[in-house]
Amino acid sequence: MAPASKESSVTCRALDQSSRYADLSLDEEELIKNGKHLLVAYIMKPKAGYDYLATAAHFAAESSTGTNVNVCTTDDFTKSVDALVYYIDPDNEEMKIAYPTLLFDRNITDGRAMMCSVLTLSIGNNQGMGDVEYGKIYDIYFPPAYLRLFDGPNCNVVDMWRILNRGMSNGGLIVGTIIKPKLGLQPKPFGEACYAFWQGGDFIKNDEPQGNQVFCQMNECIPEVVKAMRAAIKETGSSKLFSANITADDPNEMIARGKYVLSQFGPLGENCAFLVDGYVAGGTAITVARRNFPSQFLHYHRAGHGAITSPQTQRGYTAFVHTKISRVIGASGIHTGTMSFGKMEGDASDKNIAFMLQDDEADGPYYHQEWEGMKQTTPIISGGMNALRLPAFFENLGHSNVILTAGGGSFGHKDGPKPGAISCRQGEESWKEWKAGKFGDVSLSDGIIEFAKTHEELKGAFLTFQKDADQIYPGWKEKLGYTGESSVQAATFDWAKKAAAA
Ligand SMILES: O=C(COP(=O)(O)O)[C@H](O)[C@H](O)COP(=O)(O)O
Ligand SMILES: [Mg+2]
Repeated sequence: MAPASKESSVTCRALDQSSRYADLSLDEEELIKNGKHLLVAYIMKPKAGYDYLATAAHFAAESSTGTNVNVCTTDDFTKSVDALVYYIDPDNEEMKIAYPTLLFDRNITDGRAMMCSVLTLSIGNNQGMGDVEYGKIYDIYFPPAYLRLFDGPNCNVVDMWRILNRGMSNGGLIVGTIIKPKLGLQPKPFGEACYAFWQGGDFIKNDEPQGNQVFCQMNECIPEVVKAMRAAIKETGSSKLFSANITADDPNEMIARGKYVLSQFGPLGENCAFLVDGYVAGGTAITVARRNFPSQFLHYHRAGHGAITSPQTQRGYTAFVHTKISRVIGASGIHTGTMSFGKMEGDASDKNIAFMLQDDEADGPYYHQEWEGMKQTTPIISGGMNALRLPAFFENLGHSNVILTAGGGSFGHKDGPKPGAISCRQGEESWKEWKAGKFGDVSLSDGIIEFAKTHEELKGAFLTFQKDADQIYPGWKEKLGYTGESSVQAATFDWAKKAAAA
């Protein structure tokens, strides 16, 4: 029967499969105790006129062993791996489905699990069904026996701290940047920009689209990066890190890029992470890097994720789910946004994303997840960040054990990327000193201003990012004794040539 084209009193009927694909008597605690089901919580709304439970059951059927009609080939075993709706709350559009982990595909090479199979079922055909207005995953629970079949991270920020001689815990902020402009630098200026930032910073990444453009080919650019890294390590006495983009459609190309980059870094191999644009290239690209280069920090850039994770989208999955999945498949670090403190969409409560990525157990919106020792995936904080935005960010999160990649926040600093980098490090130092009560009983913003009075680079950030300063640090001009014009220019690029020539 054709679905009702408009609100109608008659309830439309797809095949009602709720007797098979729904069992609201199932107890979630029991399901978790038995450990044989992946649990998925959705916000789901049926199309107008469709019964909630019947639609949910159809959703579960299409997401496991069924379709929109009964088929003659179903047998008793088939029914034993049906996905089952075990909870609905139509008023809140909430639906929970228990997927037997037996449903999901396994590698023929090593018997391990694969995330693409979880996604094909839990967020596959069900994203376009005629009786479903929308369905979006808000949380996902992996039982221990299934979780351990995934790769998980092999390295993370702890490995960066070790290279930077900061110990194994609470090593603090990795001060990083992105070589800007996003595209358009040729190899030599690219190397010079790296050299200049590394005078004050720890970590540089390719921007997500940088790789092997004709005007900046990898085999001309990476040698410049290595030259800059060697010089910066020698001159500063500190180790330096780089994240090279190896994203490609073809896994063989990715492997070729990774091998080439490592051949150029030579004994500095441990100082080079691999960047993979994991949303646009997909989870397979992440696994290509994770399994072919397990010793390299696996940097997951999420460009494009907003198409489905944005609160504006009622399909797909949330940013929370997207980042949780990244830990399961082995990302060492993933961009987690700036929790409302930067330029991209986000909310202060997104700190729960960081807890889910870094702690050994954490609560999501619907499920508690035990990670059973799976290594952390380190939050990478980026997107419009600069020194001024960092103290409130750390205060919200409660620590600074994250990786910062501030592009504009470094190369936009009025005095250039070295002071830009140092100002970001001072953004952490000033927060820690305020936290320790060094400035007395003052507000966070007054404490940071107090610190800036004696630290030129942080003061330079106030003078550079004045709109942020006005918003976050009321009265900063008077308190810093600044009476100058309302905006200052970013440094011009010749500082790099001077620095490189020195
Ligand atoms: O290049 C940048 C940031 O540049 P800038 O520091 O100049 O804003 C990253 O691609 C964005 O952070 C992506 O956003 P997210 O990190 O939220 O995924
Ligand atoms: Mg970018």
